[in-house]
Amino acid sequence: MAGLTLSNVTKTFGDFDAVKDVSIDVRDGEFLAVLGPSGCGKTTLLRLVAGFERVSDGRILIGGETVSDAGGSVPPEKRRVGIVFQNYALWPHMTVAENVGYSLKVAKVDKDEAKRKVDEALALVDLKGLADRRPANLSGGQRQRVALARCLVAAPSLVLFDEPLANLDVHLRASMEDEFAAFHKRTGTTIVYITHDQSEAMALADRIAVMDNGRLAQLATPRELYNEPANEMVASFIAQGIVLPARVLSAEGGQARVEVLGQEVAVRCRPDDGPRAAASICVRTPDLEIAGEGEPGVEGTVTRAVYKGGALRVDFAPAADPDRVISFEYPGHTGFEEGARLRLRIVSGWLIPGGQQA
Ligand SMILES: Nc1ncnc2c1ncn2[C@@H]1O[C@H](COP(=O)(O)OP(=O)(O)OP(=O)(O)O)[C@@H](O)[C@H]1O
Repeated sequence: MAGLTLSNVTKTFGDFDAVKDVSIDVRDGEFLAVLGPSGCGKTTLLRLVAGFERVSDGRILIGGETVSDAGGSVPPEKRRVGIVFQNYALWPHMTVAENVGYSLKVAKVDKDEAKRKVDEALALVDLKGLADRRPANLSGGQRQRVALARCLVAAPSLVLFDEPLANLDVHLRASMEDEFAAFHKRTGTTIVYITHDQSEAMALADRIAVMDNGRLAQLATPRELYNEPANEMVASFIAQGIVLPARVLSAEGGQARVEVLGQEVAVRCRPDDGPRAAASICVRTPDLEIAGEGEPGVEGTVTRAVYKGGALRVDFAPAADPDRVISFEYPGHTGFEEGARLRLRIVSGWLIPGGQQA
């Protein structure tokens, strides 16, 4: 296995930067998810690593060796990068074993050795009993495992996953997620996993690279992304964080006092963050409480309450700024009528770092 380094990588199409100045170090054996909304540059990044595109600027290294820079590019077949695509791309007329062993046949690997490698790869993805089946007679999850075995048989130095679960139903996704996690644990393969599904990224990855308009918005562990988003994009994108404007009254040692919607609130912050007039905080459902009689809170009106199974999704318009609707989950299934007045208490939150990049 090998690590992967992207150093100030830019990819320009015409005058449009699809990937802009991205630097990421993926450790040997690490599981990195690349996450972001549609069009943020995820696929372009994967194509650059695989060698289907050349960088316009910057450098890509695999296992410490440069495979792409402005001066040249190592072709895809020489990079030892395995790819598992969303649509499996299996050959329908071949059996599972033939699909998995195809690259070995092309490379004229000795028959017995090829068989041994195919068996090994099938065992790794738990498909040993299905070697003679054709893809049409497999479930979606089994096809995805064949695709994984086919990429493993070539002993890749790293494996790229391109939205591999996008075509599967919700239940199968969950069980494939578990399988990918178990596979990574067992093999220690370096994985770069492209997805727009944040729960998938959170469940699987050691670290997540969040992309925004071609740029790296933040590179961090799932917990850090959730608890300490580096900017407003990450704050609102991850778990639908609520971003509210705030004035920082004081900040010291990771704790700040801010004024938000007329309320004074204690929030967490970076140890080096300081007072400033124009700031914003990120709050999530656990940071909110309904204020009791006589308690301070943000006055406002419920504009919508939708039952979501086990919880209500409540939209709340603060009286001080009615256009800034705050949506939160409230456990239970009654208690809020449209038009009801209530006071919302912000009990904690995160001060989004001012003007700093991830
Ligand atoms: N060959 C190309 N020529 C011109 N523009 C391109 C090309 N490939 C990608 N782009 C543009 O670069 C941007 C990033 O595209 P990319 O496919 O990498 O996004 P993505 O994050 O993978 O999106 P999705 O999740 O929808 O697949 C888009 O605006 C896209 O239109």
